[in-house]
Amino acid sequence: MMTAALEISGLRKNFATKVAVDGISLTIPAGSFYGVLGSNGAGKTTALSMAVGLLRPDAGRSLVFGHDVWTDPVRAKALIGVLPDGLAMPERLTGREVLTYLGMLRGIDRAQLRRRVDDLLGVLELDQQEKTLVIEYSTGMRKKIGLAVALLHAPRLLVLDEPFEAVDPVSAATIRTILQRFVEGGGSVVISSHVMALVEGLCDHVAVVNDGRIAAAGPIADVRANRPLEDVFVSLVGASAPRTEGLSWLSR
Ligand SMILES: Nc1ncnc2c1ncn2[C@@H]1O[C@H](COP(=O)(O)OP(=O)(O)OP(=O)(O)O)[C@@H](O)[C@H]1O
Repeated sequence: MMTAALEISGLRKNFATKVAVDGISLTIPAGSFYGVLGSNGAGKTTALSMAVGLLRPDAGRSLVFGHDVWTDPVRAKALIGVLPDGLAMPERLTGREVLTYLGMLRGIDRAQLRRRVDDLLGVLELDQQEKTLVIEYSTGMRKKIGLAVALLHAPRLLVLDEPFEAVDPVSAATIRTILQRFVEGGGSVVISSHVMALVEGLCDHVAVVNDGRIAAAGPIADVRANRPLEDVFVSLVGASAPRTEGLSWLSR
């Protein structure tokens, strides 16, 4: 059997009395494009942060192509590219400087690094503001440079927390194409998103997280069972009718 790109089992995390992740297990098959859905506060970011070794779990483990992110972090982390939520960046560098600096830390050969940086800045259209420091970047530009950082070392698995959030439609189309080509080339991708149409159009697998647990997971066709993904999501998370009656003071 092929080794899974990502295998997480029994992940748990409490923040004081709040149970953020309550025993999440998930297998991301190699070569899959996996979407993770969930309401605000469902536990997606916490679970993904633990899965990639950015946040220490209270319990459970995470294997990247069979390598444990906590006991074998060097090998595991060489295989993953991560776009975390609220990415911390060297703020006083330009995009090119950030990529060059991080590429050198990764030990990428100088000539190869220069080519990759040129390619990434060009494709993501960050080369028009070469002199702009990251601290001056817009939210969408920060997302794009974060994605460039995740791609720089040519990983086998991408784990991207809301990669399309705040990104303009043209850049979103570019990112979609990059990710689709990455999967066609044998890579595996995990994204979290709130946009059902995007997950439905891009992903072949989906997991719905609700209240720190997996409510459903598997090939998207199985989870949908001929229903629109949005209907499945709403029924799984048990959404109630919108509560807007208290806002009568907004009406004229
Ligand atoms: N550092 C923290 N300290 C305390 N509570 C936290 C912390 N990080 C997350 N939480 C709580 O854990 C729960 C899960 O949060 P998480 O950010 O993982 O959700 P999410 O599914 O990614 O939400 P969103 O879709 O809004 O980004 C929430 O109740 C949140 O308030």
